[in-house]
Amino acid sequence: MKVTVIGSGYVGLVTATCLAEYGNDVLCLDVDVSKIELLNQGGVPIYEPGLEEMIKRNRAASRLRFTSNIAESVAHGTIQFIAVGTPPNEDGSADLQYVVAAANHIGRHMNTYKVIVNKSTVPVGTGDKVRAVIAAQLTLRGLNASFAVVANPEFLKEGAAIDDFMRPDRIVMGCEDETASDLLHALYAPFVRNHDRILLMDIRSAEMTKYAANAMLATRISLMNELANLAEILGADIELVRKGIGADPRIGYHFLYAGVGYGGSCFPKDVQALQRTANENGIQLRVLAAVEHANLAQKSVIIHKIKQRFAGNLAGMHFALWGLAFKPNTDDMRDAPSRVLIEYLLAQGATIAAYDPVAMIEAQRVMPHATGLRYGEGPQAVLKQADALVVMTEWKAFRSPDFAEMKALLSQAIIFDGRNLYEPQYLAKQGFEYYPIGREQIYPALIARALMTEPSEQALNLA
Ligand SMILES: NC(=O)c1ccc[n+]([C@@H]2O[C@H](COP(=O)([O-])OP(=O)(O)OC[C@H]3O[C@@H](n4cnc5c(N)ncnc54)[C@H](O)[C@@H]3O)[C@@H](O)[C@H]2O)c1
Ligand SMILES: O=c1ccn([C@@H]2O[C@H](COP(=O)(O)OP(=O)(O)O[C@H]3O[C@H](CO)[C@@H](O)[C@H](O)[C@H]3O)[C@@H](O)[C@H]2O)c(=O)[nH]1
Repeated sequence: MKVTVIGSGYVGLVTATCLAEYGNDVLCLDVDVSKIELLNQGGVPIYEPGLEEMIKRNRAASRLRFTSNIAESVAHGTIQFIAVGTPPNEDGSADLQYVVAAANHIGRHMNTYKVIVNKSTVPVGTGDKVRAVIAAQLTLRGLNASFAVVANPEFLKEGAAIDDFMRPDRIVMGCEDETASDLLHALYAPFVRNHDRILLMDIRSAEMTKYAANAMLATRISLMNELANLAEILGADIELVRKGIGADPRIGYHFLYAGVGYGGSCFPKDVQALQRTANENGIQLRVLAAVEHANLAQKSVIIHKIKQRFAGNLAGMHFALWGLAFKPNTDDMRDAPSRVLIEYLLAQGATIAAYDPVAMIEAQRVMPHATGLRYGEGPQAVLKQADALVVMTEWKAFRSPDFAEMKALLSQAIIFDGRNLYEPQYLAKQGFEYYPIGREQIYPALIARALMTEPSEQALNLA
């Protein structure tokens, strides 16, 4: 099938490439000419595992092309996916200017039947807006070409985007046009074992489903974070509590990890946008307001631990930082909790040596003036002379480090762990002060006790 994808960001590139992988003839448009030039030279503007090889393969087979020519892109696909950004306005509502621009492009250039499929996350009613924009352009041109508008929100997660797209839990399809529905069922057939996974519904329900899903997931995280903070005070362990509640199939194990608050390009903005939609309609979403509030507070939880440990005086101190992006396996720095920490430490007069396996170039781009922040070549390299290590992202490579080497490199054996990567008692036995989230905090006194209870080598030999 001939498909156009408008927008070559995280969603657009993954959508276009995965559709090409199944033999479709895909043309990907972006108004950012530098992105298209890079893609046409074989580069990839984002880091997403597996994407580069897949783009290469499909470009080589001429199933995937990139352009900044709008007329060409509209002429190409009967199906036109819109996958442009919907960033937050100042008041938290979704900025629809890029979606409206894409609709205008289509309306200005289309001459035959088109199915306009909106993949961007958009407020309920945007389908009507897109339809009106295209219809107005056609009227201006005195043209009577027919078209359908479909809401097909995307649920992929960065870092696992290809797998999510190739094997979706469900495909939500808000579609009120039979021809469009038939075309999209055919397009998605290879991605779903059976059509039960395609949930056909009206456009408004589909648009709302996207926000409802992110709101539900963000709520789980904020609740777990608040429970973690309480567990820490009560002497309970949130990791055990997580397992205890996850065993209930009504709750489930996924998405129950306490940490430094949710970040990224979706949850923060979508939780806000849904509240704005509610407010505009005279309703308050009190639970979501609390979810957002709790998340903002959680982003400072490590800062409080650091302040407490060092009696608030951080000027002249030096910190090592593992993990910059908002989560592992991505270079996306949008709303990354690490940024809150970096800003705070630098403002206090501390310096930072940071390492992230893939996000350092992007971090430099989004924080060009962060004096006092430098980047290191590897996880161990940034530890040298640091007063403490702070872990902000749970990359696998951080899970089993050489603690003896770390101890030798750090000037103080102290770890603040925003992702609960290690076992507190094990760290105590390694001689580390350790401050995780919602678990036992290993203060200096506890290290002495842990070392005392550790059977000595001599005792083991005697046995
Ligand atoms: N990133 C995710 O994990 C994810 C997952 C699901 C849904 N979403 C939603 O999908 C949408 C896109 O998100 P993203 O992260 O891919 O955004 P992005 O910022 O990575 O990419 C958007 C791209 O669209 C381009 N663009 C803007 N206006 C255009 C136009 N008129 N014509 C052509 N190109 C245009 C931009 O130059 C940019 O390259 C958002 O609504 C987002 O909420 C994102
Ligand atoms: O148990 C958990 C799970 C996640 N997070 C944090 O939550 C944020 C979002 O993580 P994740 O959902 O894995 O990443 P995204 O790529 O932002 O994906 C979310 O946002 C996308 C854009 O809307 C949706 O398509 C996805 O379904 C939805 O999971 C990150 O900061 C994570 O560290 C936690 O703190 N605890």
